[in-house]
Amino acid sequence: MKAIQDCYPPKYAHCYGCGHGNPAGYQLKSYLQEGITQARFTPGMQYSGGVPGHVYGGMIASLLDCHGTASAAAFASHERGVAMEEQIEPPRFVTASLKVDFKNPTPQGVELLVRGELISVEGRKVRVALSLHANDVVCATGEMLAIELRAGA
Ligand SMILES: CCCCCCCCCCCCCCCC(=O)SCCNC(=O)CCNC(=O)[C@H](O)C(C)(C)COP(=O)(O)OP(=O)(O)OC[C@H]1O[C@@H](n2cnc3c(N)ncnc32)[C@H](O)[C@@H]1OP(=O)(O)O
Repeated sequence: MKAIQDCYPPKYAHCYGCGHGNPAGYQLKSYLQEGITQARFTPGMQYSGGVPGHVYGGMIASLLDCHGTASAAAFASHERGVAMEEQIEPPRFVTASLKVDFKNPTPQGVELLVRGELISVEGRKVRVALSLHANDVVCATGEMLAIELRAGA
């Protein structure tokens, strides 16, 4: 299955979170399946938080950030009845607002699962519920408001 981010033309592959053309970035890949988006990522040991063995909170927020905007694009496309990979220029979303709740410490050295569920689509505004899991434990939850860029932006 094609990742949501891989549906964009190469000129948009520079994102720090998900751009496959950014060797310094995470190169996150998100997938929409049965109404849920998922991405898996194992942060390097350089993303240590204040407590040894725990992942830095900003890294966690950035995973939710990037997965959230990709999810918004896939959910909006689905609502419009067209798959991401069927579009030459899929809709592009940026984060307007992201709230994160840190529920449990996120362990280092573990593959993390990031999930997204659609809350609502209202014109250019898409709300996505997000969560981050390690070893089946919810470590963080979040809510994003993503806004679709106007044509030509
Ligand atoms: C370049 C990307 C290429 C991507 C291609 C490849 C993509 C592959 C995957 C994705 C990867 C993306 C990247 C990672 C995620 C980032 O990290 S994105 C970077 C961080 N975010 C930003 O820089 C966004 C900065 N903000 C802005 O540019 C502008 O404020 C926005 C968000 C585009 C909105 O501006 P605008 O288009 O002029 O919209 P505006 O008319 O002001 O507002 C529209 C509606 O949203 C509401 N709204 C706007 N902001 C807010 C807010 N903060 N709170 C509540 N409501 C708000 C307004 O009230 C309005 O509501 P209605 O009146 O329609 O009901």
